[in-house]
Parts: sequence; structure tokens; C-alpha cells
Amino acid sequence: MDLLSTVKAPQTGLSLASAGRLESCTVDDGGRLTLTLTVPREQASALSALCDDAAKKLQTLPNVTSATIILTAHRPAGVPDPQPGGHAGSLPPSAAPARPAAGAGHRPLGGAAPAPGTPVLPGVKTIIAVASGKGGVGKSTTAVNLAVGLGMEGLKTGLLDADIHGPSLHRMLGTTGKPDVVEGRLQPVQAWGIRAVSLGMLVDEKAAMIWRGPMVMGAINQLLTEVDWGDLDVMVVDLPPGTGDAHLSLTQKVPLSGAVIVSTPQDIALIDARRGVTMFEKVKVPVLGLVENMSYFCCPNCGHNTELFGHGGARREAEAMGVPFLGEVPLLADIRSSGDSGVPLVIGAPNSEGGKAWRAIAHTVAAAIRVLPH
Ligand SMILES: Nc1ncnc2c1ncn2[C@@H]1O[C@H](COP(=O)(O)OP(=O)(O)OP(=O)(O)O)[C@@H](O)[C@H]1O
Repeated sequence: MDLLSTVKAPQTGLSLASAGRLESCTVDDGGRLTLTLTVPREQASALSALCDDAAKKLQTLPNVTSATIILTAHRPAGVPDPQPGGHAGSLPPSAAPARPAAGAGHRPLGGAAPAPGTPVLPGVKTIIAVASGKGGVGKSTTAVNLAVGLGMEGLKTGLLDADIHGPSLHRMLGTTGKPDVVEGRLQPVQAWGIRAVSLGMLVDEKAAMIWRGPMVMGAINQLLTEVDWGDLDVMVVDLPPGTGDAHLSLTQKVPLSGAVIVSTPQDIALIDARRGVTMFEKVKVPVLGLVENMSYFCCPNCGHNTELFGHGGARREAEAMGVPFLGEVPLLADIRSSGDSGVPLVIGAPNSEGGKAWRAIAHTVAAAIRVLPH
């Protein structure tokens, strides 16, 4: 805390030490330090800008190899939840959590809606969703590299493709054939150190996926309950784009611990990403952060960076919304080809620009997961 008090916001003189309350401090065997601080919600954006410099200071401590600072927001008592905008506005009351948030005015990290009665996935410690407002922004690519990256971080990881309209994770993982059925339960496919199930493993690739509301709920239920997921530290769920039936089905069925939102830096994608953040806040699922995909294009011939969709929009949006920014991933031919070839980039080219970007994002998310309530 002494070190944190030396990094101050130039305008206000605020520091993480003066404005935050230390919730937890852990150092793992590799010397990776993770600090969690609760900060006032209205100061979260200004304070998150100090995290990089503060983390660098912490890295100077003896035996600390890397440092991650996680801020959790504190909503003042009496301030209502933000109202959703756009098409998230029609969330039914049943989407609200059955359990009130712990502690007056406090938005806990793991404050998602619990499933009533018996836990649906008793062996799964943490469930996080990967979502995007807009389609085609690289949500599935991110889900695959994040899940495999979390496995590389030492977490026992599962990946559920809930993008029922356009399942693609089986392709991106390079799996072939159908999952086995043992004693009436579907066995996840093992790929690149994780367990995965996608509807794409079960249906003909040429089949059109036409789902109406109740069918979506049924399909998600089956993927959760009729698959033998076993014990997992974390399950990553790839949701369809938008804020629709699949999102509500998932939040009603299992207690989601957090959501990662993917967007390109383009305004039109960011508008939808904002809707995604608002929807998860509405159903009391903490947003673990925003990923900016297709951040810039680096020409393989001359090395010049072109900002095709603009650059930095997701970071600015994250700051404006008071949620963490997880990192930027460039637009690269080897990312596209890794998806098509079925070898996730974090495995096939871990030290490429994209591989390093995703490994860093997985490292940050793993640190956040380790301190989430299960
Ligand atoms: N950073 C990147 N660089 C190059 N290609 C990328 C990048 N990210 C994603 N792609 C490619 O863009 C296409 C769309 O990606 P992906 O399927 O992950 O998006 P999505 O948001 O999940 O799409 P959908 O809305 O269909 O679910 C894929 O061909 C993928 O390989």
C-alpha cells in the first residue's frame, strides 16, 4: 500500500492506496502478485488508469515476478442499477438475480444469479461468458484462445459453445467426429488441454440452425446438464452475438461469475458492446473486461500499422464505463488461418504478436478468476 500511495492521478492527487480498500493480496509460487481493491464506482475509471504504473512499482518488490491489480466497483447505497439501453431494455423481471447482492450498495464480483435448488454444475468452480454486441468481431476466436490460454495458466478449463446459431468452436479447435456417450451422458472432447462441447460437433455442418425462444433454453440446458463436464476450475461459454435468449437462458440457469466482452474499435461495434456491458450489469454479472480485437493491421511486408477500424476505442469505452480493459489483439492473417486450421494461436504461435496478446489477456483473466468467489 505504501508503494501504491506513490502513484497519484495528476488532476486529483488520488492514489489507489487513498481511494481503494485492499480486499485480497496473493502471491503464487511463480511470484505472481495479485491485488484486489474495492474502489468507489465513480472513481473507478480514473483509478484504473493508475493500475499499469502501480503494477510496475509492485514488480520492484523482492521475489515478485509480475503484478496484477484488479479493481472492483463500489456502488454508493441507494443508487439504482443502470437501466439497459437498446434491445436489452426488454429484459423480463425473471432475469433478475434470485439472491440480492451481498451487502448494501456493494456489487460483489461473483454476484450473479444462482440457479434455484441443486447446483446445475456442482464440479465447476467458475463460469465466465464471452460475449459481443455485434457479430463477426472475433468473439469465438477470443473464446478459444482465452480458454486454451487459461488451460496453459494451469486452470482446469472447459469450453461450451453456446453460439447455437453459428457454432464454430469445433472447427477452431480442430476436432473431428462426435463426442462419445457414456452411460447416457455426452463426454466433452479433449483438445489442446481443455474439454469442449459444441453443437457443431453434434449436427451436420450444412444444417441451418433455426431456434425459437423456448428451444434456445432447451438447447443450453442440455449442453449444461447432459454433458459430463466433471470437475473444472473454469468453464468458458461462447455466447451468440447480441443480447438475446441464449444470454438470459444462461444467466437464469447457472451462476455466472463474470463476462468478457469482445469488440472491434469501430463505433458501430462499440455501441453494441456497451449494450452487452449494460445487460450483464443488469443481471448482476460482473464484467471482467473488454477486449479490443482487430485493433490494427500490421503489414507483413513493410511492418506498417494500419488502423482499419480505428484504434483504442474499446480502451476508451472501458474507461468510460468503469470496466477493466483486458488488451488489444491485432488483425493478422495468422489469426485467421489458426482459426481455419484448428490450432489455436496461443498453441500454434504463442510468441507471435497475436499469441502474446491473447496469452496476456488469459493471464489477466486467470488472475481475476483465482480471486472470484466460487
Ligand atoms: N484478430 C483477428 N485477425 C484476423 N482474423 C480474425 C481476427 N479475429 C477473428 N478473425 C477472423 O474473423 C472471422 C470471424 O471471427 P469469429 O468467428 O471469432 O467472430 P464471432 O464474433 O464469433 O462471429 P459470430 O458473430 O459469427 O459468432 C473468422 O474467420 C476469424 O478467423
